[in-house]
Amino acid sequence: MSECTHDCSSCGENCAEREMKPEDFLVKLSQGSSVKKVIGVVSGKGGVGKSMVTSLLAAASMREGFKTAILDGDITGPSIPKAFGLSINLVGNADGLILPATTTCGIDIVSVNLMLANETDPVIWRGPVLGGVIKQFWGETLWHNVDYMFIDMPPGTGDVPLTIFQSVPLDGIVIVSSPQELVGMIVEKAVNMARMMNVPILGLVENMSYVECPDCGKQIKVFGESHIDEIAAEYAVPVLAKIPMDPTLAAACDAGKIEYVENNYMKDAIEVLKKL
Ligand SMILES: Nc1ncnc2c1ncn2[C@@H]1O[C@H](COP(=O)(O)OP(=O)(O)OP(=O)(O)O)[C@@H](O)[C@H]1O
Repeated sequence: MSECTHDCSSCGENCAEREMKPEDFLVKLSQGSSVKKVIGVVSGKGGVGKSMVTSLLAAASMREGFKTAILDGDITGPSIPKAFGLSINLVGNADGLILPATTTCGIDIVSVNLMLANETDPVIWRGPVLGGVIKQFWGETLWHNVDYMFIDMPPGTGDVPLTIFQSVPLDGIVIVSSPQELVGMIVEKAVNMARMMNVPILGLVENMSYVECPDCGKQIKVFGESHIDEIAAEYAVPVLAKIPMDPTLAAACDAGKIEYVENNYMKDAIEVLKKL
């Protein structure tokens, strides 16, 4: 290792890590695990429906006959178990590996919310602990023959998303946004982060694009005109879906039945995933 050139007493950098190549950060899967493709679902900020999109992608993948899993990486705001009606505690096997919880339709899920005594307990851990949990979820879980794993990433470009980008061999990311957000530079940050980390961007999903009038079917643009097509063209990435504000989705999430909602919202996204 070459010598550092700065005053280490006032520096937060880890000199050993500076010498490492990107592949040195990757965490290996546990023995007996197999995950063919890993897709991160990211958003520039919270509340745009990233967990909803993760759930819809997973449900669509499962319906296509693929063995599907979700790693809930949104450790401090996990909402995946509730959407799938899971509340049981995760257990380990004799080798100390975490066994994912499985939904009634067969999607394997790990989430901090399946480890807390009460699902309303707050997770008040510091960055390195959060990063450690992500690495365990990836490398110390028995992932059995998974075709597609979707990772619900924490919003933004902070410590935990960075840990996921570095530790997990992502095959691509899907960026979720809302019409309002797309006019800002928040999507640009997510795009730039993925590019800096050399992870392919599979496409953009605009959530809460419009509301469909239940009487005449007209699309009402509650948040104004969409700019997603322009932004997708600017970054040369496809638009995978424009999802309306759909009360049946919100109700299904609240009832823990999101995997049962019949919809075609992720049709194009699944075709992109099949080509990975
Ligand atoms: N298209 C939609 N139609 C109806 N309700 C939606 C839609 N998308 C999301 N919601 C609802 O909006 C709320 C926020 O969505 P979600 O939890 O997916 O956002 P998020 O981006 O993952 O948030 P955070 O980053 O804070 O975890 C949830 O109650 C969800 O059920």
